[in-house]
Amino acid sequence: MSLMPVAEALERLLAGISPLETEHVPLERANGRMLAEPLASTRTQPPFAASAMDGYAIRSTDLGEGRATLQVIGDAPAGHGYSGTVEQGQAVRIFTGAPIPDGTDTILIQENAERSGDQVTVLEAPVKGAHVRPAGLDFAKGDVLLAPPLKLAYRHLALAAAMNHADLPVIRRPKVAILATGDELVRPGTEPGPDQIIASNHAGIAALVEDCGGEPLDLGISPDDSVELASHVRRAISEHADILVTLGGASVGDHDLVQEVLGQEGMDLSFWRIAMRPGKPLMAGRLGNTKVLGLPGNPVSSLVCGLLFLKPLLQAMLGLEPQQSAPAQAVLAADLPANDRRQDYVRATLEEDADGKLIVTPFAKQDSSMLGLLARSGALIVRPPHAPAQQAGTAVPVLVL
Ligand SMILES: Nc1nc2c(c(=O)[nH]1)N[C@H]1C(S)=C(S)[C@@H](COP(=O)(O)OP(=O)(O)OC[C@H]3O[C@@H](n4cnc5c(N)ncnc54)[C@H](O)[C@@H]3O)O[C@H]1N2
Ligand code: MOO
Repeated sequence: MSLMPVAEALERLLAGISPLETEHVPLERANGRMLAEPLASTRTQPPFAASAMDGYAIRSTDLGEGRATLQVIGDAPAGHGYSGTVEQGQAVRIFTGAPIPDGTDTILIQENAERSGDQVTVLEAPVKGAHVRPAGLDFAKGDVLLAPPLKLAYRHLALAAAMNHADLPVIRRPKVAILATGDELVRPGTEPGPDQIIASNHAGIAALVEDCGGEPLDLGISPDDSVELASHVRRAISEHADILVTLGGASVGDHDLVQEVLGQEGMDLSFWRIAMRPGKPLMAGRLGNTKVLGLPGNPVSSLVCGLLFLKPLLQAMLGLEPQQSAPAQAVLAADLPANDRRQDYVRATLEEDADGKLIVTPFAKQDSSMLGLLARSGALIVRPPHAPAQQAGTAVPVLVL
């Protein structure tokens, strides 16, 4: 049986995938979304020269030798500029954010002033232009300040607001229908029958989809029955899912019906069976406009395949350069035997030694049903096909989880 190399499978999966269409969402719902278009400012900020301090707006030419005393002719709080012109020997009481009155060019902070009635005496002369924010200090109208690829975060949203964009163009979140299969499965929180277990893969894959910027759609659990399975698959299509993820039923057993049913529904198979461990029975195809990714049922296989294949697929649909997380280098703390023909993703703990070096310790057991070990893992050691035996102390590539 020939198995496809991981890199080739990934390349096939991502071929021809382009970013989804643009939609507009209100600023308050744009956190974490991918910006779809360059965003130019609709205004200049600050729109006027503004005071950066509370104090007095003065004319620097009034500051000569010795202490100047000026006449305070008005007030300029933020939002209410002083409308007149300040002449020689005059000053305006001003507050942070207020426009600099005509005729003035400098702010005397109130700590360096002594006020007496409508007179103010300069105790410590400021330099010309002190504490004045010129118009456009932050940005000017027309400046393109945010551009794709960009995942919008709090800093970008504050800037978009300052640019006066109430709605933002973002890439539509890929809708990912997730369908678990298997007579043995029941939902978390329910009581399994004597031969049943709790379906766990769904929860993990849905969270991964959310982390990657997608929108999970729960299609529930289909029993191992062709008719039921087909009706669940049709629901994914009628919901216009961008991706249908099936969980389990991908292998060769008599009850592994997923590929057969998808075929009957018209799926164009791209590949099945990968030279990797865990995750050998991974399958991919296309059903109309919906990409299909068949993840193996074993929980660790499901999640590792999700990380290695579903994540880059979502990234590509969101306009990000799809890249598998770049491996880091870590030092093995235990010997590893020679690898066979499947690329291995070995569950391992990860620590830093006193010198800041990463130390990776593989778990002795690597069964792909053991979610407890995956949850305690800090990394996956990546072992290429036919990697020779490696001894403790050797540097190996790891995917940090
Ligand atoms: N004769 C062979 N048997 C198997 C092969 C093979 O090549 N020849 N491959 C093995 C490998 S590798 C894997 S991985 C599994 C995957 O098989 P399926 O994708 O068909 O998965 P199932 O048989 O449906 O389930 C496997 C295992 O995982 C449990 N499971 C399934 N779905 C869930 C879920 N949503 N949450 C939690 N656990 C789930 C299921 O109960 C089974 O224990 O096949 C091997 N067999
Ligand atoms: O590949 Mo299976 O995923 O080894 O358990």
